[in-house]
Amino acid sequence: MTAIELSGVTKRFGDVVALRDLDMTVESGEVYGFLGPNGAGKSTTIDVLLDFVRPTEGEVSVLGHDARAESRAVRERTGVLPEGFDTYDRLTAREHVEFAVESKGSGEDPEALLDRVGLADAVDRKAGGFSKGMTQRLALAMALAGEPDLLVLDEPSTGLDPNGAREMRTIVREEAERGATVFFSSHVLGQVEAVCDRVGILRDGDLVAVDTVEGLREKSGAGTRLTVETEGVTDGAVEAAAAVAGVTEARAEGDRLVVSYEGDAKMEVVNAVEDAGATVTDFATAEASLEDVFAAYTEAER
Ligand SMILES: Nc1ncnc2c1ncn2[C@@H]1O[C@H](COP(=O)(O)OP(=O)(O)OP(=O)(O)O)[C@@H](O)[C@H]1O
Repeated sequence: MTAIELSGVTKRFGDVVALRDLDMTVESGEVYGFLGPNGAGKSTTIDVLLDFVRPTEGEVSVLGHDARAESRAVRERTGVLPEGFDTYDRLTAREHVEFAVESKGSGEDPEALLDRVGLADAVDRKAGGFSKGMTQRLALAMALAGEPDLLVLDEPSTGLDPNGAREMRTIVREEAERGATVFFSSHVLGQVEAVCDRVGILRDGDLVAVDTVEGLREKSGAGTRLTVETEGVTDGAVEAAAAVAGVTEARAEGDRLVVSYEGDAKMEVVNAVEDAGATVTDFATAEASLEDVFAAYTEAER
């Protein structure tokens, strides 16, 4: 079954086109990472799924329901961790989760949910005194109430320390193993690598790529990164490196020349740099980082 399906969804806010004829499918049981730089349209997409925002055009179906006509049915089966979640300062963590459990009619023990997100020691503390990471953990406990079929997590790692981020990933995987679909947004590809079955990259309201992280890495053209140490990078050396076949990007960082390339261009680049008059003192290659892959999809000219 399909958990989420958007077809031809456009959302305009006045002159701003937040989503542009967007088609997207998330299969049931899938962990889908939804990525994009600030302003790409991630939150708008989530708002459309939950019927907080109505699309200007297009169809949206969530868990087999029309997102607009049957939004109540969608929300009953969906756990949401909203971006910038605000606590009720005078209520305790337990009271927050009790509220979520009641609204789902699921009757779980709030303490068990709080234990799961690492807040066992703070069950009866007022949420007003919580740190950012604790607030985020509390929001996750609330989203988990009622064993939802779909978890929508908007930037779930915000404010979490490395342990918290790892625990978040564990919970995401556990939820997927239980059969839930997990849809979460992030602007950092590295955060989604360990947990996502597939990643969709949004840019200016367009889905520019959908694939596994490995597939994205292969297709991005970010390729291999070569760092050439010189005694002084000249403009001519940058141009010469950029002109070598297979090179996708060449730039100077101080005395260092950083070159991204596909295939087997390494020695040709080094030779071209030397021929251009720069003295090469060392060079090294590394596989493209996830940041490079993300940049390749979201920053390259179109
Ligand atoms: N209520 C609104 N009124 C006007 N413009 C809006 C509104 N909501 C979103 N936008 C615009 O739509 C575009 C997409 O915004 P959106 O918040 O969906 O991006 P995002 O990918 O979630 O960004 P971020 O990573 O910064 O949260 C932006 O240009 C934004 O300014």
